[in-house]
Amino acid sequence: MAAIPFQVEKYAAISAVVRACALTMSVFNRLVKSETVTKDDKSPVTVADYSAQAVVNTILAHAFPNDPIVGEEDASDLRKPEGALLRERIVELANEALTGIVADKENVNWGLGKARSSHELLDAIDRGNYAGGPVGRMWALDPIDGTKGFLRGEQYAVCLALIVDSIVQVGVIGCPNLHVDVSKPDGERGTMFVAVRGQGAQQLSLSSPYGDGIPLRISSHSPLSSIRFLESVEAAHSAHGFNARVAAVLGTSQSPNRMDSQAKYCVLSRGVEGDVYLRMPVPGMGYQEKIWDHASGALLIQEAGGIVSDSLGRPLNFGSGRTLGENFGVVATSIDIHPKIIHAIRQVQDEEKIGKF
Ligand SMILES: Nc1ncnc2c1ncn2[C@@H]1O[C@H](COP(=O)(O)O)[C@@H](OP(=O)(O)O)[C@H]1O
Ligand SMILES: [Mg+2]
Ligand SMILES: [Mg+2]
Ligand SMILES: [Mg+2]
Repeated sequence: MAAIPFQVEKYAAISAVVRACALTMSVFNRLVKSETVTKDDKSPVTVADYSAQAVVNTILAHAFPNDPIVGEEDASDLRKPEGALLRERIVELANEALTGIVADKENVNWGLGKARSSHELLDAIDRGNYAGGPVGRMWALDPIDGTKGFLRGEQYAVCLALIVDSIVQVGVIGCPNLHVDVSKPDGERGTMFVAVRGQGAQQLSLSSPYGDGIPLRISSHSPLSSIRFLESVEAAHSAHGFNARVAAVLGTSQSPNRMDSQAKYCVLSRGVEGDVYLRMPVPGMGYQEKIWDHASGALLIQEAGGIVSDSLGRPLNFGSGRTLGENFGVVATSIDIHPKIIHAIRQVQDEEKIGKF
């Protein structure tokens, strides 16, 4: 029997994401102020982000020693003398996750069960320093996407994707705070989303992350007057005003569904909680989107029957380095709505140019 493509990668990614999610959940309840620091770009990073990256990269390095990793965090601040306290805490947390007992897929060995030295764990974090590029295999990792949501006790996601020759082949997203049942927003939390190119997309739960799961299907048709936008909570991360103008052009009366992280892609793929994820750059920021903020989510949407492009309708290019430097904005939605969104974006841009806003 022919082997199923990317099955080992899928199980390794699930195993890594499940462990990282458990780590972040246990840290949240114990996090103290000194365990969060501000990076040079003024964004927050916590002991949970660092230790989750150490855990995922340790598992990937064992399973696929030749695969490079594009990970968000790096250990340079932790190697400084003033990083000693954070470093100790990260070593403790990462080792708890690497040696703790979590049900894995049978008959696999991800090199777990033994504690690592501080040196090994900092090196594991720095395995994420790969520059990316168009050719070959690489993993894209966001150990905590939506760190601001994590700190608020709201949505965040652990996101891991395998990219081969610029194309995302496997995408796994763990959302510890996302409800499992769309009809019960206050019900059980802890969801897992898994997509493999050509094999579909499934939702599973963090407590039972293997098996068939629930097949995901993006909402296929909503009248334009009732479509609902998904957007960032943070106004500095995506232009809320622009989205409102696109919504007005389309004539929708629904207020946007704001949430942090790639949980937006996840709820979009479930087809009920939103119809379009639109992320336009905030003018003047000069920010370039990072591949780890979109790789897993983009595959999830494609495998759920949707489409992901930039605001000009061009495919996202995951092979141009650590950023989506060749793209402008991100639009994820169903295939039937997509052309209408791109058209409405152009109309709003044209109106902006002639000074209507
Ligand atoms: N000026 C900016 N414009 C767009 N995205 C930004 C940004 N500054 C930071 N981000 C990214 O926005 C991500 C969170 O997205 P969202 O607002 O949808 O939750 C952050 O991920 P991290 O939280 O992993 O750092 C970060 O990579
Ligand atoms: Mg960050
Ligand atoms: Mg992120
Ligand atoms: Mg992050």
